[in-house]
Amino acid sequence: MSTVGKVIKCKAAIAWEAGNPFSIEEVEVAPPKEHEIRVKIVATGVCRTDAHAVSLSFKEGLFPVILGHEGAGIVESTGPGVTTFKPGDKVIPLYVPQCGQCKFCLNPKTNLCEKISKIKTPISDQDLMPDGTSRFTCKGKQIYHFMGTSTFSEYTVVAETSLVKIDAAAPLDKVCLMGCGFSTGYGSALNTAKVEPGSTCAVFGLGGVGLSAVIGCKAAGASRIFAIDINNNKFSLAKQLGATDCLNPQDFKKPIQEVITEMSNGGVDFAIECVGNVAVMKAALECIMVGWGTCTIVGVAPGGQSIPVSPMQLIMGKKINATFFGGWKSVDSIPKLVSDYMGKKFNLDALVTYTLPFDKINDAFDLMYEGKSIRTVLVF
Ligand SMILES: NC(=O)c1ccc[n+]([C@@H]2O[C@H](COP(=O)([O-])OP(=O)(O)OC[C@H]3O[C@@H](n4cnc5c(N)ncnc54)[C@H](O)[C@@H]3O)[C@@H](O)[C@H]2O)c1
Ligand SMILES: [Zn+2]
Ligand SMILES: [Zn+2]
Repeated sequence: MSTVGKVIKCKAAIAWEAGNPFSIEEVEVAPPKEHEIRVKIVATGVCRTDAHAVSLSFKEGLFPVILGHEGAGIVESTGPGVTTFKPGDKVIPLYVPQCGQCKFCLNPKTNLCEKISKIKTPISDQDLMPDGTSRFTCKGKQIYHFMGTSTFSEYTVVAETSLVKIDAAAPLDKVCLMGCGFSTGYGSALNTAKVEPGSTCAVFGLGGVGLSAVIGCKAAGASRIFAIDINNNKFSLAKQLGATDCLNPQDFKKPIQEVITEMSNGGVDFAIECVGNVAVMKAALECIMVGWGTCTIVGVAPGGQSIPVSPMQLIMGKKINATFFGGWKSVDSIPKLVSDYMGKKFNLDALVTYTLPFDKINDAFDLMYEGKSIRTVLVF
């Protein structure tokens, strides 16, 4: 029986409030409106940003909400006016949309898009659908969307500009990581830091994002890659993916930036922070070479915190920049990254340390909090 045009009842993980586990609930997912698409999510990764959204220290989220922004699925139905997608297409929802028409999309210097940059405080454009309403209800309550994607639901509705079609042969339980972690880390090295062949790099934080940055540094031809984490369990995979020196700051009396500066004869060419800790961001800036070193910020720090930057470091030629989704223009780039994966250009599979049924979502978060996983992929 066709579900087109009807409300679908399905399973979703709802965060009713910050600081509590998710509850698996039956939700109603309304049909897509104009220029919207309803997608059956097949697999979704769990990213630290989802944890931030329910963390008491970030305090930015709206509740109740369906989180999730690293998913892959299949188009179930399309709303009026949609011409670029059809039922059955394999797709990845995009939290960085690409409308193709705004001043950001038309400028090659940025991957922002006006569809997210207009923040209607306190509700951003991506907490609800573009018409200001939600497609999700549960127990008679309206549920917020998240980042325009809400992949912690068996069915979700996304705007046409927040979706991209990918190779029909792609394994969705792997390429879902293109929706965030892999693309962000890999692109932070290639597009934002612009790592050069023969260079020395330091990647701080070896989660899904940081290890993808290691893959990116290696792909760019870096000859030495320092990989830094306070969890030694992350080092074997980091080495497998290209790290040459794995360092745990807790093993040294000196601050880690001094250790790296000494080991690299004055500083690294590129440092990439993938933790989300302002003290680590400071260390990343301090361990780069004066004259030309670049420090790239990827981690998201709790609201209200800032990085202490001495202007003299910048005067002496150090550069600092940051990445959003690895700098990729999403619609243009994700299908190409999926093709590169299919062509075995990089080892994305190694990042998926657990694959669990969707109902185990709280276990997936625990594995992340306990530092036991790189990425857990949940499958419906
Ligand atoms: N800029 C973006 O577009 C973007 C996109 C995705 C994720 N993020 C952010 O990137 C960060 C990393 O995400 P993730 O999913 O890989 O997280 P994760 O939790 O899986 O990995 C973080 C790693 O940092 C390590 N770590 C913690 N404290 C450390 C310290 N003091 N020194 C060195 N290492 C330390 C942890 O042991 C862990 O291995 C998060 O802040 C996330 O919100 C940003
Ligand atoms: Zn993410
Ligand atoms: Zn745009």
